[in-house]
Amino acid sequence: MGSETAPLKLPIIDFAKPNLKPGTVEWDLVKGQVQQALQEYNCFEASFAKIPLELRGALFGALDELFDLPFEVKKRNVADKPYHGYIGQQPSVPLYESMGFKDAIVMENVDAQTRTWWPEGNPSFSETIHSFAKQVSELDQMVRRMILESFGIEKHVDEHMDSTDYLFRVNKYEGPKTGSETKVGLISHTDKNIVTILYQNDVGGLGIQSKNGEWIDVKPCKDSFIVMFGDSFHAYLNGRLNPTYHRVMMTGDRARYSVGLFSVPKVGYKIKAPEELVDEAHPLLYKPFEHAEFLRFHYSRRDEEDSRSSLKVYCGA
Ligand SMILES: O=C(O)CCC(=O)C(=O)O
Ligand SMILES: [Fe+2]
Repeated sequence: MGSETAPLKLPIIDFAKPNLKPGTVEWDLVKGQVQQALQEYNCFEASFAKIPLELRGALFGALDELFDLPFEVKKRNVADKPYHGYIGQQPSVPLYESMGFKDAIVMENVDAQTRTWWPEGNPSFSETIHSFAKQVSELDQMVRRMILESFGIEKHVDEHMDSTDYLFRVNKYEGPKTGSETKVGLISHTDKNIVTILYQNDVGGLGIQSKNGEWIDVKPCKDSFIVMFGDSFHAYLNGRLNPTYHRVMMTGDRARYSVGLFSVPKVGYKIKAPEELVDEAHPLLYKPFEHAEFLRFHYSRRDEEDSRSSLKVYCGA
């Protein structure tokens, strides 16, 4: 008794402060917290109460509506890049089903995707998805700007922001209905993009691996957005920060819904660490690479390969 240590928790950083603008004291304070959290956990929770509760409620309603469509209809979500369209009915992750909205902060794109499922359109659905993605993209931009500032490379902010699009993905994990026995929802991996921001319903399951290998269970919280660091950002920063290794494990009867906003390097853009981050003490870790090609390579690998090794095998210098 008394020897148990409290379970690890992700740091929570408050982004809802008014006046959180570059150059202010508040900004620099949060920037320091972001840097520290990423160095220690490769991940953090952002409290971003700014997104109205009604919109969050509407989001989960919209997901119910979408996932309830027949498989034949959901499958119409096709994309030319791996991981951008419908994923489901996979033997290795039978509980998982997921769909994507390419370039989701542009309303016309969300509407066009919506019409593949509802040819006559579904304005309240598209409006909910677009509005949610757009508001979360503000958080993504703040985080990325803070990170570039922390490494003294703020002069690259515009080019960096202009080099990415936003993929919005919606996910459903069926409850395994196996009592207290846990089943895999999504296999452990690092995301291959820049930054991923996740939001989830009240059914837990997301786990983040800490630096010492311990899994941290992320407790769903209405105001919290989970900010994860991807392989492409790790390469861009020449290894200064590390990607978030994460997974989903499911128990119980209820379905888990989650959504992710992924900042993704644009097709044709070569990810290359800025000169300022390469020197004798920090030799270049990765040759310049194009994200879509890297994704193709990654998804061509066998399931048994460790997701974390793909970047190094693909373009390690
Ligand atoms: O559903 C989640 O919380 C995680 C989803 C995820 O890791 C992904 O889509 O890459
Ligand atoms: Fe992920």
